[in-house]
Amino acid sequence: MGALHDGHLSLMRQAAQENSDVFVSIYVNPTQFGVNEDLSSYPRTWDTDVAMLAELDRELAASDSGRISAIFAPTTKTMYPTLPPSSEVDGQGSFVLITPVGSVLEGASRPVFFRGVATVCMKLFNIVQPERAYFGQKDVQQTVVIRRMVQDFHLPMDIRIGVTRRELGGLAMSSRNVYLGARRRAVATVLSQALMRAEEQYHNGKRSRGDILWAANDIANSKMLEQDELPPSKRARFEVDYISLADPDSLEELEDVDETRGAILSGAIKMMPLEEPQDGEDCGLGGGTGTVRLIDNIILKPTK
Ligand SMILES: Nc1ncnc2c1ncn2[C@@H]1O[C@H](COP(=O)(O)OP(=O)(O)OP(=O)(O)O)[C@@H](O)[C@H]1O
Ligand SMILES: CC(C)(CO)[C@@H](O)C(=O)[O-]
Ligand code: BAL
Repeated sequence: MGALHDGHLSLMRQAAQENSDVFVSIYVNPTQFGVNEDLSSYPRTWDTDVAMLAELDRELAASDSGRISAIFAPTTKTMYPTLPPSSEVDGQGSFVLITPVGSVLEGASRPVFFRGVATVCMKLFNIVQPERAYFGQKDVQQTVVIRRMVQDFHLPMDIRIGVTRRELGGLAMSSRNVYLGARRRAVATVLSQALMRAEEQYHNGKRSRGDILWAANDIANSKMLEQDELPPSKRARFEVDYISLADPDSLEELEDVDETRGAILSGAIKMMPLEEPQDGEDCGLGGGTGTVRLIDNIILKPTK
């Protein structure tokens, strides 16, 4: 969806190591945004994106990997040739639905999200017909949904997953981080810290939901209390949407981790609008007025 950052570039480098021709798609897909979501304000940085891709392609040319052969940046009329794209839950159109894995977690908070993602990816795959497509682990549920779609619709391609790239402090890189500003960015690291603390429990031999997730909830609750006690001019409030321990294929919530399957530990938080912005403060794109929803996850690998 453009607004490129190092997370995106790392996927392209991985693709160039494994393929001769890399097609990069840049398309802000309207059908995956709900009617009250941030489609209109989603960062669009075409000129910088193209400059970053040209720079990356120069880097690739100097190595013996593949090259960026094309940027596919379609219009909405190309992607949705007959009916206008609908973001309504009961909207009309030709959609790909992947349930139940697309209905839980992110899908519960964003009811049209995975319908839009699966639909646009099916279109992209049909147009480009790639041998492999690269997705980031940051959007882990998206990888599960796309893999399920490829399997269930017999698409002749492989899905490859690239590791989550992080900023200093652990915050997962995301195009939406530009909305945060310095104050909220510092507090937003709570999500990766909470998940890492829960991961430690797993590495320490804990297998039950309570024994793993309490650690994440504890970090989140402490950070919330800490922020509540600060004056509005200094704090950054947030809400936890979910912290989940789920099966890696079905995404069903787990009471205990099966050591032969492992689990996905994931979370979503909402950084609330900045209170009392100060003169000269870096409030982020949009001046800190909007809520910013962030997601992250850690894979707990099978141990047997
Ligand atoms: N930090 C990251 N590390 C690795 N891959 C990433 C990272 N962030 C995004 N990606 C991947 O890049 C691809 C394009 O993602 P997209 O354009 O939606 O960017 P994004 O940064 O995830 O944006 P958003 O904040 O809107 O979710 C997706 O497969 C996504 O998982
Ligand atoms: C998969 C995707 C390109 C569909 O628009 C988008 O959700 C993304 O970039 O993660
Ligand atoms: N990477 C996911 C795109 C979205 O949140 O809409």
